[in-house]
Amino acid sequence: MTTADTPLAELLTSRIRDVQDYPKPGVLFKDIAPLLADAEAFAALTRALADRAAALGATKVVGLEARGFVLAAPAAFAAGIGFVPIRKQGKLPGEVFRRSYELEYGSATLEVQCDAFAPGERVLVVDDVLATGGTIGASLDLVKEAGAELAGVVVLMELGFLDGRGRLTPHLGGAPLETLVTV
Ligand SMILES: O=P(O)(O)OC[C@H]1O[C@H](OP(=O)(O)OP(=O)(O)O)[C@H](O)[C@@H]1O
Ligand SMILES: Nc1ncnc2[nH]cnc12
Repeated sequence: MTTADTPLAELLTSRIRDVQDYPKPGVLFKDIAPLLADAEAFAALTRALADRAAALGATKVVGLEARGFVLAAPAAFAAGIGFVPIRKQGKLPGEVFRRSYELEYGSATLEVQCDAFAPGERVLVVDDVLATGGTIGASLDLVKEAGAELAGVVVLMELGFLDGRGRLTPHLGGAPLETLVTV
């Protein structure tokens, strides 16, 4: 079942494509390429993310490589604040904080630059999919380690049956987790 109880959720849901058995047998992959290719849907998503950044008083939007970058960077621009990347291992120069984690179809390591945030910064973390919660959980730990305050997390799509939300609770420290579409 998909929750599409608002015009925005309905629009976004209609532009996400299901791909069975990708990248591994048994995984139902949620492909956001059609949404990104649709100017109306992409603009509506960007506005929704930027509105949340403003409402939460964020001073930076953090995007998670790779699909999270595509959503977070325009949202930061639209909100008039800066963007910070959390990247897969070995892509960022200088001193980094590092966390390894499991995701729905593998494992990975994420990094953030140690000097990514000035003192007192409030961060909105943005990604496309919340599946097991491994990626966002590791990212929230990195944000905290780098000294920023978590204003909130917004995810385009939550795969509710994997209970990533439950796994994220200890990483959120009371900050809100919002998802625009739940599957
Ligand atoms: O909740 P989880 O189980 O951690 O899964 C969610 C993550 O999986 C995907 O990233 P992935 O690293 O596969 O690919 P990408 O580089 O295409 O964003 C997706 O973009 C999320 O970041
Ligand atoms: N089922 C899925 N579809 C798209 N991205 C994902 N990331 C983790 N699980 C995913």
